[in-house]
Amino acid sequence: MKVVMPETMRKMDKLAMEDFRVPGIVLMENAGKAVADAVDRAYQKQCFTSKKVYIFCGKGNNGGDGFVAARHLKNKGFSVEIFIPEKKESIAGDALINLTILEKMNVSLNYIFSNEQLSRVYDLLKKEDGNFALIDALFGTGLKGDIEGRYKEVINLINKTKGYKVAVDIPSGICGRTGKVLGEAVKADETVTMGLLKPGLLLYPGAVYAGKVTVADIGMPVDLIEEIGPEGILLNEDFIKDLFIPYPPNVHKGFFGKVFIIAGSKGLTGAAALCALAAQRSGAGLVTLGVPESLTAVFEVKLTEVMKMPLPDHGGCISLEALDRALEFSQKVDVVAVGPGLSTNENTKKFIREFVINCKKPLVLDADGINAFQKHPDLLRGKEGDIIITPHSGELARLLNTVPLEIEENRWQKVVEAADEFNCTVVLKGARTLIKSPSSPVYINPTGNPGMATGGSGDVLTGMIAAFLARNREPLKAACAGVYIHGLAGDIAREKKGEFSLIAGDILDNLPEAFKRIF
Ligand SMILES: NC(=O)C1=CN([C@@H]2O[C@H](COP(=O)(O)OP(=O)(O)OC[C@H]3O[C@@H](n4cnc5c(N)ncnc54)[C@H](O)[C@@H]3O)[C@@H](O)[C@H]2O)[C@H](O)CC1
Ligand SMILES: [K+]
Repeated sequence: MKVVMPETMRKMDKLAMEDFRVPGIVLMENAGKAVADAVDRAYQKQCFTSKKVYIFCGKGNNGGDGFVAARHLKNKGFSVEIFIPEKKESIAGDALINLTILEKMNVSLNYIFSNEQLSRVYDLLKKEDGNFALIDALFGTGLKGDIEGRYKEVINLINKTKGYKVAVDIPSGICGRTGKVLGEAVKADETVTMGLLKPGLLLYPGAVYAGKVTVADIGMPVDLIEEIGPEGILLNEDFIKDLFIPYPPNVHKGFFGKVFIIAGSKGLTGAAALCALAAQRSGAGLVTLGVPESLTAVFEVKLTEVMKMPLPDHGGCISLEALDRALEFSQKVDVVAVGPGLSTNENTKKFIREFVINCKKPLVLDADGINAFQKHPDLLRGKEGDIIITPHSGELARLLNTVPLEIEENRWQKVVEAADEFNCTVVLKGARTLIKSPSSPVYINPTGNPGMATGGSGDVLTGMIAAFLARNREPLKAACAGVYIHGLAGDIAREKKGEFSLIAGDILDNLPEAFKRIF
């Protein structure tokens, strides 16, 4: 499903009107009708039972959508009351036409400015004890800068009030680009967004403020929707299914690809084992785990199906002496994954850098495989060939020489920046993992849950992505499939065990179930 920046949606509105001659008021009619239908559906589902609707309208077209919704709701037998924190003179164009219709229909219109008026509104709503719907049509894609002053008071009032809340296009105060709260924002139960999804409805905290999101068809010409190069794509099951080509019944294990995983150190053998088993469970034909020589016995006990390649180590950490053996073996496989549990030992980091620079095969870099480049981002930048990096915000911050908060607050922008800068596929892990390769849109993953924020979860993901890459040789697709199915397995694990106790092994254990659900 396509995801566009608010400014792109505005451009599309303009093109629909200018090039396709769809009158703006027609788009507004469809938008407002979609909101009224959503409110009616909520009433049918008994989200509220009183047939009362309070609508807060701003002075722009978002408010105009609210006016249209009011008319349709009144026609459906709802009692409708409107609050406008503006002077009537500031309302113009299509919004004014729809406001005028409401005047003729004797809909109650209240222009609210003073604190006394505001508190009267609050008292009125409080009396209803939440048994009504409230529509937020204050700001949509036209919001600029922070919400301040009177609007801040109004949004506070809305949030203090109970009631079933429906936001028009985007909750007022949420940045459509980033999902950030701009000063103050409406917490909605659902959002009816116009035409296409916007990033701010999918990224946190915006996703929480938006509640359940539905996309309304506002009559935008299909040619326009097909033509538009979206900034993002929301992953779904159909998209993932398409990434796996069917195979013949007489298939051999070479068809599914060979994966070499370089992982593990003293105290971190679990990371390596999780990664290798995840690759195996994700359909890799052959998995070989390169491990510190001194720990081989541990892995022989831990892992049955996975082959081991002992590599020279110092004190349980793979050392630079392992370079030739590892490089030589890499020639025999399709994909190499480097990172889980390798440690931040200086000598190991040197090994990692030398290996990555000289390896001729597609690579998946995770954890310490990424950390090794913290002070040498130029080496990663200059590396040719297919690379997927799978950082969380801390790892990406180290690589981009910034702080994790900067990444967390600008996840979309930062994944774009990293894919460009390192000319590789970047998987920025976290709530709503984002995936991007240099020339692609940003892919947004809807699966997964907070229970998956647990040690070893990322190691499982790395193994999965490596297995898919060995199979389809397409980094972006492998990364998308890995992230989506990893999240799905985590969601299935949560169904069975709850979020609280979820551990990485549960994600691994539920991979078969996740694959069964998809295929
Ligand atoms: N034909 C169309 O374009 C359609 C648009 N739809 C809906 O319209 C909104 C976008 O409408 P627009 O008038 O451009 O902007 P807003 O209604 O979001 O509000 C802008 C309004 O508010 C003022 N403003 C901006 N920032 C602030 C602020 N921080 N504090 C106070 N005031 C602010 C600004 O000056 C404007 O006057 C879109 O989201 C859809 O809901 C329809 O869907 C149909 C097609
Ligand atoms: K809104």
